[in-house]
Amino acid sequence: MPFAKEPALQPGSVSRTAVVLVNLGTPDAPTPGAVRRYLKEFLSDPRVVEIPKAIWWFILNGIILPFRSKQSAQKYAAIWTSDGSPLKFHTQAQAKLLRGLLGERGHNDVTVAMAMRYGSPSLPEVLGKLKADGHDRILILPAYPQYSGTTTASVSDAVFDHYKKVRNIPELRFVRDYHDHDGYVNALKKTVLAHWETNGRGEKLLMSFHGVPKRTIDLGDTYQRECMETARLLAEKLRLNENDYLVTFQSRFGKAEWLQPYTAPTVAQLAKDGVRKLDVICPGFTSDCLETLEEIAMEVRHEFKANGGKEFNYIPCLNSHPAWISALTEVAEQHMIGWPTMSSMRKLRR
Ligand SMILES: C=CC1=C(C)c2cc3[nH]c(cc4nc(cc5[nH]c(cc1n2)c(C)c5CCC(=O)O)C(CCC(=O)O)=C4C)c(C)c3C=C
Ligand SMILES: [Fe+2]
Ligand SMILES: [Fe+2]
Repeated sequence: MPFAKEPALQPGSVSRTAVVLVNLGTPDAPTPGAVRRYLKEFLSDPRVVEIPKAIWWFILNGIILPFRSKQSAQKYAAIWTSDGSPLKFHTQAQAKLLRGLLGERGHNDVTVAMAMRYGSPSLPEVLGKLKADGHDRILILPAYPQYSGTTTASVSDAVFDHYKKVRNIPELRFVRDYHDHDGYVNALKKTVLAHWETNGRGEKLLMSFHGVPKRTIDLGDTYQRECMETARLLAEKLRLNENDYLVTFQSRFGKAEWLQPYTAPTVAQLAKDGVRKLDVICPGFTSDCLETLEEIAMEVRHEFKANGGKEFNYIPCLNSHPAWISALTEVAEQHMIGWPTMSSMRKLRR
């Protein structure tokens, strides 16, 4: 395997630390072509779809990409803004605010970058640039509070695949999950309370997490357990009793069984059972995106109303909420312990 020649160390060059906030990724445009490129990269990841490669190649290229790219592009068009894809601009804003707050808290010598697992800016592009700029300590911070092999481990794959080609790798740390981090759950609580303050309280609070195939959980993925724990902690902070809230799973893909109960049929049933005002939060998504703005706030809302529901209140994701930026900062700080993050701690590179 070819390993690139390392750049010569400049006299007096210092050790530099970077945090890379990594989110899933999104198409470059809400068009069938751009969505197809994005879906091809995403759905070709064996962490995401665990079907034998040769069989999946035919299904993906012969059926899924030709049909889904067009269908999904229309959905993306419905949520696209003048700043582009919500997932991307929220993650960009979070990275910038995280840099600011780390600086305010004294960690003024930390670079914060944003990268996407699929699409752009890609992890190889971002990690390559950080290395060229002299960073030799890297903290990878996935934007997923709950661990799953399908998301978190896929970020780890991409990071290590990149460094497989690098001669001098940096010191690396990786945040696995923060599903029970007090700052994160507290930030969720604040968004719910603020929402209730403005809109009044619904009859129930539905917490909808992205689903994964049931088989993934049967094979030992800790995702479901972490989602249930986040939900329990949030309910506890909000002083909800068992009848006040429900946990469901959305975004089912394909025909196999995914984690249940599914969000859309549950919401339809609630409306049929007489619930008229429903609050919905998606605690596992740290940025609003297609799955929250289109699937929940449009499709599932429609389902609720079509079945007799009156008021469907979608509670936005954490996005740039100050309590969330503060929680992200704490998570980063906790994982950088012992690293020279302040200019007063600057060291010459080894
Ligand atoms: C095919 C299987 C999929 C698995 C497994 C999966 C897991 C998973 N995904 C997220 C977060 C997001 N997914 C998003 C979009 C999205 N997800 C899938 C499929 C799987 N996800 C597809 C095909 C798509 C694309 C849209 C579509 O065509 O339906 C997004 C939004 C991206 C955006 O651009 O806004 C997020 C975020 C998690 C957290 C997760 C497992 C825990
Ligand atoms: Fe997904
Ligand atoms: Fe979806």
